[in-house]
Amino acid sequence: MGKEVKVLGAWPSPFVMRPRIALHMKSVDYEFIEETMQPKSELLLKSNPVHKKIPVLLHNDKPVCESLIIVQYIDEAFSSSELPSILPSDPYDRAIQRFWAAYLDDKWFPAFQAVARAPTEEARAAGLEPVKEGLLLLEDAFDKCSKGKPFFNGDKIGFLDIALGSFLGWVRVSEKMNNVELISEGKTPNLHAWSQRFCADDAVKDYMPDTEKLMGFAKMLMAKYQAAAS
Ligand SMILES: N[C@@H](CCC(=O)N[C@@H](CS)C(=O)NCC(=O)O)C(=O)O
Repeated sequence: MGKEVKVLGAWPSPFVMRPRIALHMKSVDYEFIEETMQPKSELLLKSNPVHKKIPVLLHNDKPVCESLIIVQYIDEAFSSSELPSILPSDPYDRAIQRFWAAYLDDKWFPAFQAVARAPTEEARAAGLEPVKEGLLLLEDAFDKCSKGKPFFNGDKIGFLDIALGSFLGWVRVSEKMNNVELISEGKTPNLHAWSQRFCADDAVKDYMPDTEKLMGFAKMLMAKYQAAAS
């Protein structure tokens, strides 16, 4: 019999890391189905007909789509007093973490992605400015959310830690490719220390992609963008 929880995804996707970390936190055993994307599988098209994107969580064959919604679903569907909570219990703290997670996906990551599509070095440097500004906002948000504790969520990683942390592999690739420091001890000391704690966390370390491997994938992607633009 198949596993009751499945994740349809692909290793380089930051969005796919999110449900995997959440399931690890909840000690849920699941099957990972690697989506090839070219062409998109029948299972993906059937499970996420609206966006046709990964990740998709299948719980007893019922699909849940959109990574942040999946993480919240996992928190609710696998909740017990022995398991860690992914979202804080305080409604205000919950709202603030959701606010910043929405900012990340709606504003910050699209700006970050645009850098890879910029045609010249100058355009890439200009494109990195809003990315850096966003990280300064998040540096401040860390101060307020963490209340002196190691993670945005306090003593343990939670919703906003997962939302931002899932991008760290790609941040490292961008730092190398563009020869810049995005999260650094000098400019964003809170985020710098937090990122090291996050990557070393038991629920995270197996899913954080290797920088060199991700860099190879990124180069292939950029070559595709360039070919499409010319
Ligand atoms: N908002 C979505 C974004 C997911 C997403 O962009 N997934 C990418 C892979 S990293 C994808 O499936 N892209 C395929 C496509 O755009 O056709 C989420 O949070 O789940």
